[in-house]
Amino acid sequence: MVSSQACSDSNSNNYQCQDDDDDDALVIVIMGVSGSGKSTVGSMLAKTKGCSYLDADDFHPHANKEKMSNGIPLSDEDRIPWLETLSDLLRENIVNCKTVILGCSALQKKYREILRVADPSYKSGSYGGRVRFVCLEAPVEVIAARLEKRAEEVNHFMPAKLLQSQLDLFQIENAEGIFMVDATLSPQAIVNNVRDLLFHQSGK
Ligand SMILES: Nc1ncnc2c1ncn2[C@@H]1O[C@H](COP(=O)(O)OP(=O)(O)OP(=O)(O)O)[C@@H](O)[C@H]1O
Ligand SMILES: O=C(O)[C@H](O)[C@@H](O)[C@H](O)[C@H](O)CO
Repeated sequence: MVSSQACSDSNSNNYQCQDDDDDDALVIVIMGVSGSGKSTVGSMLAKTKGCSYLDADDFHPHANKEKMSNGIPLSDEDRIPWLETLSDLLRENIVNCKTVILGCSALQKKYREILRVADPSYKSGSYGGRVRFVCLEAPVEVIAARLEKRAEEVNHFMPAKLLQSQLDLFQIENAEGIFMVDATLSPQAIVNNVRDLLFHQSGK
């Protein structure tokens, strides 16, 4: 359950994002297909901003990870409870005035909607709320090469062969106001771009 502590609670010294105003807690979701660089960029961005990084992969039930490691794409039935858990967690951060970065595939609008409702004041269809999305975009060849290389270097449950299923599912609408970022750049350049897009524009 989520507490309803007000953001203006002067007794709270739990703010994790040192350069945030307490009224400005944001959730930045770094999204994209497997291998686009969500964990790499998300964790670096969180360090730069001095706030927490959550990796959606850490919240998958064992059964989901086992399915993916066996080369079977997740279904809606697998994803929805997982996204709802993430949404509860994001809401907890928002009501406690904590800015947080989440790395999560969020491949479809209906999945992103579950994350957006973490913002207690979100109204369906209004996309300027506290939950913002940054999509890491790169050509399929670049991502496939990264996944192959990762598989050689580390033991990751997500096999490169599931990339096509992720691309098949991936769907974005202009009206959603998602920030599209060139994910072929170096991780540091991507972090700088995201920071400029999301934080400097709003004077933070
Ligand atoms: N900008 C980049 N340039 C070059 N290599 C990168 C870049 N970003 C990530 N990588 C590398 O690509 C691989 C995939 O990156 P990462 O694990 O961050 O992606 P991901 O989107 O979190 O993947 P998944 O969804 O499967 O967990 C890693 O080996 C990482 O080191
Ligand atoms: O929605 C999904 O299919 C999952 O989130 C996957 O994207 C994996 O969790 C991730 O890519 C593996 O690291």
